[in-house]
Amino acid sequence: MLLKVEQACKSYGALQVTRNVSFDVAEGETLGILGPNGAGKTTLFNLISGDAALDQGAVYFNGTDITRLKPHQRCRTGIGRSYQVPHPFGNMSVFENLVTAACFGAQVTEKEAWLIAEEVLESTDLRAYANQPAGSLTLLNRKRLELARALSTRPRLLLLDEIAGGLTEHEAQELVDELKRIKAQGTTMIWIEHVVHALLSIADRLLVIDFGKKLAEGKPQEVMNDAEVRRVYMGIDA
Ligand SMILES: Nc1ncnc2c1ncn2[C@@H]1O[C@H](COP(=O)(O)OP(=O)(O)OP(=O)(O)O)[C@@H](O)[C@H]1O
Repeated sequence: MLLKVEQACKSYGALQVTRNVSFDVAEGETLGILGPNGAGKTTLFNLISGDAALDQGAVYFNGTDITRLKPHQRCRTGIGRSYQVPHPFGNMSVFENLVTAACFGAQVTEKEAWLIAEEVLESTDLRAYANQPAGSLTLLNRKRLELARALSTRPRLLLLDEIAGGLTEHEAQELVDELKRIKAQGTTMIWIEHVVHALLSIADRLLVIDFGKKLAEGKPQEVMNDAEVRRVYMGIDA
């Protein structure tokens, strides 16, 4: 297994946001995460990327216990992530954002970082915007840049947090096509997404979180047909 989350627990004050959540992700797999607003999905990402510390439990990446590593150390072991609200360096150009991500995340020389940035500009369709300030991009391009910054760190595991939210149907489809290409290159992905049909078009497996607990996990169609998932997530009584 590339990623192993074991009995993860996290509270903020009296609020138990993550309750004994365990799951694995195999190399090359795409895991989709679903759940109502506030269920604790982003918190789960924070526990994997190191943006938040676990109260109890452990996270293993490629067989190594990374529970106590800082976010930049986890990034350098191969965990890249995007954030629900994109926060690029707004005054820097798109290209400079990618070079920075490659230098610090992939720990390569500046020359190599330029090559990575060039390659990622191409694969994410951002070439035309390379010299624009990141802060001036449209929503779709900001989402693309969020993905591009994560890709520039050369991740083995890519964590995507609601990257299709707010996009038009056509834009979401473009993003899915892009993710399919990334998947085909062998990158392992975990994608939190409310745009269910986009998620279903690429996920190998689904995990549903409700009130910080694992509600269901398994093959996408089986999970979507689960009576409890339909009741909690879609408000449909079986
Ligand atoms: N740093 C924090 N301090 C206090 N409470 C927090 C913190 N981070 C998250 N929470 C709370 O934890 C709960 C879960 O939040 P989280 O962002 O993980 O949910 P989510 O499933 O990603 O939601 P959404 O689908 O709306 O993005 C929410 O009630 C949130 O207010």
